[in-house]
Amino acid sequence: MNMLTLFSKKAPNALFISIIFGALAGILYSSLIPLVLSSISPEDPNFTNKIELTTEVLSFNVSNYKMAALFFVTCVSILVMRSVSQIILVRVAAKVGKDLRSQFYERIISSSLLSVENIGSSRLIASISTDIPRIVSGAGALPSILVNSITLIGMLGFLIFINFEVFKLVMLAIFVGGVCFQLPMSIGNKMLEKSRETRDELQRSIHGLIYGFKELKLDKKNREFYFEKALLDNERKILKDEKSAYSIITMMGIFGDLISFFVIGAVCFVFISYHTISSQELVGVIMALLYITGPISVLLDTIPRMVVASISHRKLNKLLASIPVETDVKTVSDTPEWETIQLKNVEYTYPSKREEAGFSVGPINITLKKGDVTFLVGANGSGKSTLSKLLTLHYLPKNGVISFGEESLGLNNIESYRQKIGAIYSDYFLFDTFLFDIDGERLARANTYLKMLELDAKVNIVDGRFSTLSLSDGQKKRMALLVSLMIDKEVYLFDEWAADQDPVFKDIFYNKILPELKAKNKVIIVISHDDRYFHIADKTIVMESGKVRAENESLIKQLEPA
Ligand SMILES: Nc1ncnc2c1ncn2[C@@H]1O[C@H](COP(=O)(O)OP(=O)(O)OP(=O)(O)O)[C@@H](O)[C@H]1O
Repeated sequence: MNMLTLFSKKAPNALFISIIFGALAGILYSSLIPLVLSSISPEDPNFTNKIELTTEVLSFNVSNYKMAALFFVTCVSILVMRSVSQIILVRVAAKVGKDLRSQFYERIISSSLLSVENIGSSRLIASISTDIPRIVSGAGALPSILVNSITLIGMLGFLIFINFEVFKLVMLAIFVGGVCFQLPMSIGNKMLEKSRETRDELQRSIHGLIYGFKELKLDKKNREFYFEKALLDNERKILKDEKSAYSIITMMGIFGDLISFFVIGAVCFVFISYHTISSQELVGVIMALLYITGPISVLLDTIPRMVVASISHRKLNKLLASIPVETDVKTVSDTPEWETIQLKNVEYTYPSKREEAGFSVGPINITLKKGDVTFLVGANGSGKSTLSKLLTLHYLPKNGVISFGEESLGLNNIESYRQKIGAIYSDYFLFDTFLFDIDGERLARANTYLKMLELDAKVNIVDGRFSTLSLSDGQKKRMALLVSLMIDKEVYLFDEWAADQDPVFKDIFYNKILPELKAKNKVIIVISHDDRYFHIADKTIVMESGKVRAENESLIKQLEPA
């Protein structure tokens, strides 16, 4: 039902047309048997005459040509209506797939960094690559379900018409069969749900297999351990659950196929002992029961697909609900001129995980000025990167205020202030293309930086793309620096940018690029362990256990070369 709601929201008109055509096809399907029976009824006194009265059509002798024409038109109509219904729904399903993926991308983009970090890439990728295709595939089964349900209803109607007592027997069989079908099926569904959960785990392990390939390759024991524990264990769990689930589902499918035959047997061998039924009625009943075997079996075959699809749909909805939209204010507005970023009693705590309290920074009181180079220093794990994510507005303070000039930061203006910030994080990502148009002036600037950072022999810029990203780690980081310098921002943050650079590039960074940005009156925040360059800082903030241990302007003086 959820799936139907999803479709009716996305394309109500198309779904309506598909349902109407599917329903008409179902009605026509269920009229085929009564049509045949009424034209060949041997008890009809005119039956022999009808057979004898043949008409030549396309050099074939056709008896009872009116009925034949009606039968033919009905078959062609079924073909047309089923095709229209199915094609419309397949197209809607493809659109629903695209829309679901777009909604997913949109939700990720508009959520906060913390939500994405907490959920993790594996779960997100598993949902995009597993759940959405399953939903689309389940949706493709809807027309079949519709046509076959209506055919089944039509045939049951036909049974009422032939013999009400037989109809009651069939309904009783459907009810008992339904209960016997549903109980094992719900166990099968539970197993499928469990296997879907394990797939998230497996996705994480596959991620490790690919990204930890170098490490795994080096050590046979580690590799075998990982292969056994992380990959095969999860594969085995999935196999166990899916084997049991699909066995139950298949068995139930076969059971469903046979329900009609149980009823046929019951009618032929038992029912006739208690009720009078003419041979013509009996033929009609048996034909109708044989005929509904098809729809019942299609319905039972498509149910597992629908079950898998609705499990995925639930999973997707749950995941989407766990990625809250960060703010509804998506427009970027002009902000008042500002000179300083001020943090007043700013505190931030990561959500606690498994009984373990989250790491906290703060309360922090600092002021960063335009035209100043501020170094953020401190031991590993002291909270420098966490503070940098507060300063670059990825994390919002739990307490305290961040203000740009006179304006305090909130969800209403966070999007506007983020536009002013450029950053290279320690776990930066380098896109293989500029995410903005490259005009002549920008291309000239890019080429100047390529030369300055000694990348011009390796990389060209063609149509806004980099000719290659097969670069060393240091070269990639220099490319990231180039990209960040191409857009004019008011705040720049560099998280350990120089850590793995040759001395010559460290020198360019600290003695050329930072002074250039300073001359352009930018706020410059540099997380660094390069104490040889501390003297270029206007301000040094020393972090320790999430707190500012010292905010030391005189450090510059002490470290300045005599
Ligand atoms: N996404 C996160 N969720 C929960 N805790 C986190 C997260 N990121 C970092 N932490 C915790 O915050 C603490 C500080 O980490 P942070 O990265 O800010 O330190 P750092 O000073 O930048 O260290 P380093 O010099 O090693 O980069 C760590 O103890 C870490 O466990």
